[in-house]
Amino acid sequence: MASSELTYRGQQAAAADGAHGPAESKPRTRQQLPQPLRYVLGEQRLVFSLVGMALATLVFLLLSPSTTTTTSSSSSVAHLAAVGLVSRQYHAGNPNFEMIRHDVVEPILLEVDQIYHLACPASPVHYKFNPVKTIKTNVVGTLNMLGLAKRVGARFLLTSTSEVYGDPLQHPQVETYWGNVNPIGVRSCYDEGKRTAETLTMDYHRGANLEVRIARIFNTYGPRMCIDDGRVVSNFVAQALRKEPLTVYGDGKQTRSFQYVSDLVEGLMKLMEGEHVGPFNLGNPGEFTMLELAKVVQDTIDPNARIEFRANTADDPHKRKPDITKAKELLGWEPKVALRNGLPLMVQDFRTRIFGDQKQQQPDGSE
Ligand SMILES: O=C(O)[C@H]1O[C@H](OP(=O)(O)OP(=O)(O)OC[C@H]2O[C@@H](n3ccc(=O)[nH]c3=O)[C@H](O)[C@@H]2O)[C@H](O)[C@@H](O)[C@@H]1O
Repeated sequence: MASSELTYRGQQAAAADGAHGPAESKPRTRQQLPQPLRYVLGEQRLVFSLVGMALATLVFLLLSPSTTTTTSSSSSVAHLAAVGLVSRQYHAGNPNFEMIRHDVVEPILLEVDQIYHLACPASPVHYKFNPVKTIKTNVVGTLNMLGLAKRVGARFLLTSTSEVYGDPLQHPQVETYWGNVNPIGVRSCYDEGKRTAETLTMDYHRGANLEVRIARIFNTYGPRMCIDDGRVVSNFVAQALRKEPLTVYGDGKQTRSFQYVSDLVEGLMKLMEGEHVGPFNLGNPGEFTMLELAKVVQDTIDPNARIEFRANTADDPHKRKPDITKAKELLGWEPKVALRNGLPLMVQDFRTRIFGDQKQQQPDGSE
């Protein structure tokens, strides 16, 4: 790295100390400054994400005259068009925005103050498609991001998942619950990958004194979600709009808790800016069976939409509902958008993209 232009804070100090081990690492000068001062100095946020609605919304809300946001994506040809879309549509010409194409499985060196590490496919269809790549992204990718955070003294936020609870034997799920996960199943690349990512994050926190934050995200939906994402809300909405039957897997009695994307992003930002490591459940405690969700979609889009039952996938969790007491008390966060209010915003956006209506929406759902 001697000739690279990409230098990092603390590099010289570390070299002078001969410091390589966690206990000797002291690269955190800027993080120790009061937050308002860091903003004045022009704090840099780095958002690593496979492109999706959370990225679009997060970047949209993070961008302000005093912040520079660099986004990057786990490289996937299929998603590059979406990267371009996000940047062109909302941030073209914004000097505070820079996009870098990069796969987090490869190391990278950048000068940043905060890292939002969202990079990983989150839809079961997508994460099961190439499971080895998924677990690599979660393990090697997270190691690379933690290594970067350590070198430059950045605060690191891991977006983990409610899937760390597996098929839970405790309901609702509290952060202290250790979960019921199949280590060799088809979902393990994601479940166990994220569990390992949490372990790595805590080991860097304890061993290298890194400032870390962990969010466990529950099923999230909203505008700008990929139409072919494969998760249940986007499937039902696209199917109802196209007059196709709603595909309910299994008996449809399994439950999920659906969170609107702007609630999630607000939670992530509060977590990043707050003083608590977590893990924190970020989800909407409203719990629905898939048949109840289908009814909400019918009520919102088409009361005549048919339901078609399909075989369920292996290891599908029977129920999920976050206990968000900890996030309420320590972050002052709770979701504001109920499913019946959030769904119409998503429907409007899907209608635009499927049928080509001209009305454009911002990633936060406003027009
Ligand atoms: O809830 C979560 O915390 C997690 O949500 C998803 O996992 P999952 O809820 O299983 O994802 P979906 O594909 O939306 O499935 C939800 C339920 O709907 C069912 N489903 C899915 C698709 C469909 O067309 N029809 C249908 O009935 C599934 O069998 C499952 O029971 C994501 O994998 C995770 O990123 C996220 O953390």
